[in-house]
Amino acid sequence: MKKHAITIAGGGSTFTPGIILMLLEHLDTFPIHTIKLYDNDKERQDTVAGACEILLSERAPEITFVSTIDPKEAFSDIDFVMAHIRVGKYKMREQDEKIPLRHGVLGQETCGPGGIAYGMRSIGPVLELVDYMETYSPDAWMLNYSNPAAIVAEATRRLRPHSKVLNICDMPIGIEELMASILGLKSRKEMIVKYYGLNHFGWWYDIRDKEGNDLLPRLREHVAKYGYVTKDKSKQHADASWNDTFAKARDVQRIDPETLPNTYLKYYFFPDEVVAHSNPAYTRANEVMDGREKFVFSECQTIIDTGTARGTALHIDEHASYIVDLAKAIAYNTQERMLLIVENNGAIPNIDPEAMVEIPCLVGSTGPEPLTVGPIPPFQKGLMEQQVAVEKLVVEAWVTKSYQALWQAITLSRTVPSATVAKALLDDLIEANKAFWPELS
Ligand SMILES: NC(=O)c1ccc[n+]([C@@H]2O[C@H](COP(=O)([O-])OP(=O)(O)OC[C@H]3O[C@@H](n4cnc5c(N)ncnc54)[C@H](O)[C@@H]3O)[C@@H](O)[C@H]2O)c1
Ligand SMILES: O=P(O)(O)OC[C@H]1O[C@H](O[C@H]2[C@H](O)[C@@H](O)[C@@H](O)O[C@@H]2CO)[C@H](O)[C@@H](O)[C@@H]1O
Ligand SMILES: [Mn+2]
Repeated sequence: MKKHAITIAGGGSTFTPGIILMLLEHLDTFPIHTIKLYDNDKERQDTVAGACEILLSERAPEITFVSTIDPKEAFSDIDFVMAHIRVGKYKMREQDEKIPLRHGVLGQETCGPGGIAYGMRSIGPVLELVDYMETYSPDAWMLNYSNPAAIVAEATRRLRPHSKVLNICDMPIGIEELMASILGLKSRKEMIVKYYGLNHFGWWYDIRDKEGNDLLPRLREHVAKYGYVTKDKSKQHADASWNDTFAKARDVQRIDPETLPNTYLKYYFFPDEVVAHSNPAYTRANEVMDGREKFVFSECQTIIDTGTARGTALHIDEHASYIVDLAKAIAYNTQERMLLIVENNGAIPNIDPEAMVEIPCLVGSTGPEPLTVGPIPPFQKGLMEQQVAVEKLVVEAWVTKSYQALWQAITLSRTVPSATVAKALLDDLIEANKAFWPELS
């Protein structure tokens, strides 16, 4: 079996140690000879890399490990780039969440004005990663899960249409794990799902076991009572705010009881409630900085200080194994069925063929082959078309440096009550994002 070389872009990410541990767990089916970490923040990456180097030397000394901020070294002689950069880091996520709240609008990492601001920051640097990969390893594939994935995917569709970039999100996977637990199944992989939507904005409309038995009625019944909250405490998220989101799916599902919703639809259907329950002085970014970031960086520092990763509390991120499934699908032509963010191209015939939709695809060595969904109902069609326009306007604004297009994008978001609020918000976002956005006129 061919061994692979991988670059993790955004090496200093809080997710890097969990993903490396996950890669080690899957070496028998996806062998690796080299792991490189690449980041543009040396100090941040050094802490994660220092710990990962010790961990690898103890658990898989045969793997060559490289940590670098030099694009040539990072992107040469590799097969896959796993990209999870956060442009502006948590400090800017905090702004994305707090600035809208000052205007009475919800503050969220990927939804609404916060997601739009983050999108404007992410487009350029993600394209830069694509260009590095194509310059130094033209045969490599990029598996991108840098957010906001919807806007990033539209940018790669429009600006790098021939590049080998696959955009993917773990949210449906996380929810499917909860569904499997609700159904008493061992794994989400026992289910065959039909789903359509945009990233963080979609619906399951058919879920069956391998024998073809319909599992949707039981799931609908559960979600109508409890959302995606399951009895199995081990499946609950460590952070209460996530469990609130899983519970809120109960109310989201009431709007279209035939389907099962992606949890983030709550931001579009109940924005007033989300604002009412938000603390403008302490948002999710603060929770993550005080929680996951502190935990990961202090564990990494302990490994560096003690010189060993034995007994570390860093844990494998098994739910990230979808990334290995995707890499294997490309490397070994497995034809695995996966949800990816791809150009619609007629899969949903009654919406824009150039929309980036999240739908099931068969993935093989030439990339994804999207499966036909068919026409979708008016409710979803209306919602998706509006949101697609938002995402396309953001990319248009970035390309043409257009204030007008970005004002339109924010005005069009279902999360924003008026063009007046959108404009005031935009002006504050421009000020906060000076170091990252193109200058708009
Ligand atoms: N699509 C999904 O389902 C999914 C799931 C989880 C996380 N994510 C995304 O993964 C990313 C990482 O999340 P995190 O919470 O670990 O963030 P993080 O801030 O801990 O890590 C991101 C890293 O990216 C680096 N970075 C920023 N700009 C860069 C650039 N231009 N070039 C190279 N490196 C750069 C930062 O220095 C940082 O070390 C985010 O975009 C997050 O939204 C996506
Ligand atoms: O607020 P964060 O940084 O914890 O999470 C934001 C990300 O949330 C999604 O990933 C979730 C996943 O859906 C959930 O099931 C659980 O396991 O945690 C994951 C992350 O902590 C989402 O898909 C990402 O795009 C977001 O960045
Ligand atoms: Mn996601």
